[in-house]
Amino acid sequence: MPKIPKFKIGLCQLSVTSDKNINLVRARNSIEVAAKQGASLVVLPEMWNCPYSSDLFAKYAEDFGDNAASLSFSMLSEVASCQGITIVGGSMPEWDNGRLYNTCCVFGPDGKLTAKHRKTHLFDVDIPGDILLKESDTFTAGGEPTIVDTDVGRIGIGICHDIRFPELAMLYRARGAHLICYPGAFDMSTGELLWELEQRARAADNQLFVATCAPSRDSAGCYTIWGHSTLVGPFGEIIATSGHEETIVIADIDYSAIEHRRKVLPLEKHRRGDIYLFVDTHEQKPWRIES
Ligand SMILES: NC(=O)CC(=O)C(=O)O
Repeated sequence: MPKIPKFKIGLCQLSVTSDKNINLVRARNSIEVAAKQGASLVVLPEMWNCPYSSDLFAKYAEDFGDNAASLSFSMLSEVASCQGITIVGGSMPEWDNGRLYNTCCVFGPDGKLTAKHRKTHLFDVDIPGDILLKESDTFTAGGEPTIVDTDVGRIGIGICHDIRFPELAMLYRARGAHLICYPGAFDMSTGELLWELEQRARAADNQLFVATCAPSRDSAGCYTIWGHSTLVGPFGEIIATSGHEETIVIADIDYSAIEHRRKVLPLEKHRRGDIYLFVDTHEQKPWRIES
């Protein structure tokens, strides 16, 4: 169990503009308000400092290796230490050695960087009449899962499309995560159909907490975001959620619920590892319908 089994989480659903400085000011204010309302963990959205647009990611990207030059990185580090809180810093476009990543930085209450997750599953989709996006044209995918011990428990990190891969969440559960944080930016149609479903499924299957944080909706923007930042408990229950407007969700997390749920519904004991065949998708046989 972590040092603080019970605490408040703040999900800052931010309105993102094309002016990076405004985004930084808004994020800082929102984090401070969340901290004043008692949050010891604050989560930001995917791409909170940059509009969600493939042609803008490179322009807004910062090199976190040179912290002094990275305004967004320095702001998060400073506000974490001023407020004495843990921050899961949503995601920002990151330059590293000529490559662009979609990256989440985690800061401890001393302002030090404790983990860095690079989006591992890039969102390459072509849904006719809806959305055409190929993140892999712009970003390089991260190569590893990220799990970090913080003052508020062991946290696994995923970014948006990463939520669709149960294997990642299972790995975090197996490594003892209490909470998985997914900064995200689902669009309107995937959001309506899948945003809540994916969160509740990851939480219920793994009997842990799941927190998501999205930007607020800007219907005039190039990519219209669903919003609805949410905290889900280890039974798949929604503890707190929001609409699509700019807001802060403050909610209580009590990790003893994890133990309780796992005791009354001991999925680990019921698992039939002897009959599951974990097949690498590259080895899958073509689908065949038996007649
Ligand atoms: N940003 C994303 O990865 C978007 C996504 O997954 C979606 O469904 O929309």
